Amino acid sequence: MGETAFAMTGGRVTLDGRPVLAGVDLTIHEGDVVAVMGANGSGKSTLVRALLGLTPLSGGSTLLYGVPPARFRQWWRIGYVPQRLAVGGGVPATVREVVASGRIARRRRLRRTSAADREAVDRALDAVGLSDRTGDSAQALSGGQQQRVLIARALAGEPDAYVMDEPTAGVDAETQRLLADTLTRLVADGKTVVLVAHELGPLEPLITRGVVIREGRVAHDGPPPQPEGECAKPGHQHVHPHAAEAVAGPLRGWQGEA
Ligand SMILES: Nc1ncnc2c1ncn2[C@@H]1O[C@H](COP(=O)(O)OP(=O)(O)OP(=O)(O)O)[C@@H](O)[C@H]1O
Repeated sequence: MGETAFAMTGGRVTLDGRPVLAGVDLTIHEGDVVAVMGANGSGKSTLVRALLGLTPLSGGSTLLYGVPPARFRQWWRIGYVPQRLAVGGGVPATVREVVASGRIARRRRLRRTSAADREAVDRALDAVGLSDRTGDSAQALSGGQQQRVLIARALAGEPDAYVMDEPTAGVDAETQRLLADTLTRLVADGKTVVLVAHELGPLEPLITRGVVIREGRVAHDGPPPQPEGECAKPGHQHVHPHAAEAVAGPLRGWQGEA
């Protein structure tokens, strides 16, 4: 077993006076490929954000490569893919600029962009199939294309660990396969992957561990739950629950429900 990438002990998060994480113990070792699953609102996004110190804990602790977030300096080791692209303040950043921002944590202070930076950005753009859109405004892209930009930004940083919040939500089958291919290469290189997912789709064969969150607690930590019912059928189209009513029936087994 390798170095410990992330370790949360008794993690609690309270948002708007409501307990969202209610005492989570979760250790992620290097090389783990973990899917975090659970119903809408169970606390998955909050968990991954708190795991990285992006959302402060109201109790317990979290360590990044053995160091508390406030003292952690090796941010280049972590590639975080948030749920949505937020290019602040309406600044019309191009696809290339957003992806290149993934190199910032790797750069030494005030050093100019190096050939290695440019090559890493080129490789990342190529990996997600956006090499022909580099000059376009990221905001003008579709939701699925923006998701590719976020993944490319993480790839560009060449981190040790990828933490992805629903990378497959609302993206088409081709993008899901592309992500699966990319992750296959990263996993073969020994990278650590933690991803939030309602449905694993083509990522399923890569996942070695499933963590199911229910009401802010870990309800299952072990082999990934197997898809059931409709979700197990080839070509099943999952309607992302953000867009519609809460998922029912076939997804039950994925959500840690009794
Ligand atoms: N900034 C916030 N302020 C107040 N409450 C919040 C905030 N962010 C999340 N919550 C609440 O915390 C709970 C857990 O949210 P979270 O986004 O972690 O769930 P999730 O499991 O990722 O859900 P989904 O599957 O819908 O993405 C929800 O009830 C949500 O309303």
